[in-house]
Amino acid sequence: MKNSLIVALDFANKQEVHQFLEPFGNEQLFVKVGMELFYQEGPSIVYELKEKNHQVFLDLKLHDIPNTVGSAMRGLAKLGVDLVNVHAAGGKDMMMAALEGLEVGTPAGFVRPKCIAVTQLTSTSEEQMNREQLINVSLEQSVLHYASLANSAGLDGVVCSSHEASIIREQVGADFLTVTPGIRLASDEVQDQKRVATPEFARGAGVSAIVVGRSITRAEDSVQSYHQYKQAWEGVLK
Ligand SMILES: O=C(O)c1cc(=O)[nH]c(=O)n1[C@@H]1O[C@H](COP(=O)(O)O)[C@@H](O)[C@H]1O
Repeated sequence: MKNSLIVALDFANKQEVHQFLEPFGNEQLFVKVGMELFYQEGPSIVYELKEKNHQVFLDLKLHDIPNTVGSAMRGLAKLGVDLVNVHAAGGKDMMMAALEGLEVGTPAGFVRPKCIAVTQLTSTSEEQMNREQLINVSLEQSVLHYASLANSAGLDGVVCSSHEASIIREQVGADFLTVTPGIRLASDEVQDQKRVATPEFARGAGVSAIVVGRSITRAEDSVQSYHQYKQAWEGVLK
């Protein structure tokens, strides 16, 4: 999990996923299945990816009453995914229920999927958070608060931007995972993201894993783009 580059498979269907993965051959990736793909293909896409030995982050961002989230997680634990997430805004009881659901649902002999909480989406700016959510603290304080709440609920870590990762490591703990989307090379389009950072910045901030989507999946040469990101993230000089 630590030091992973997670590729967001934000595709409309399996065929697009196959097309994307084909040029990677037997390379084992850490991939993210989000709402777009899961709502169309369901568990079968997860089984397929796991069969090919890819690690899977099932990013469904659960956010509902504790009972509903707990029951949903009980089912998701049976899919054999490595990582799942919830929205920290759902509250501590909801996060505890999520974790309990995962523990109960994980088949005997299998490892419970890790569970992380989305703090403030990387598409949210401080100004937007203040104005739209009526949260009148700094964005960093809000993210740190959610991270502490997630930690107190027993979760394994959070989704945040790379800009908040080092303070979370300092104040919540170095073992608490920070998974950061909003990753762009300096030459990339920012698109709908607000709190972006380069892979090098993420590495310097001690981020546990970065998530990269369109810059790789929509690149002309996705394999080349993947390796460019990986190299920047791992700090390996050619
Ligand atoms: O939970 C996530 O994965 C997530 C949280 C967040 O705050 N921001 C965020 O961008 N994501 C996901 O990370 C991916 C980022 O994709 P790109 O912006 O294309 O690199 C998308 O699949 C988002 O759904």
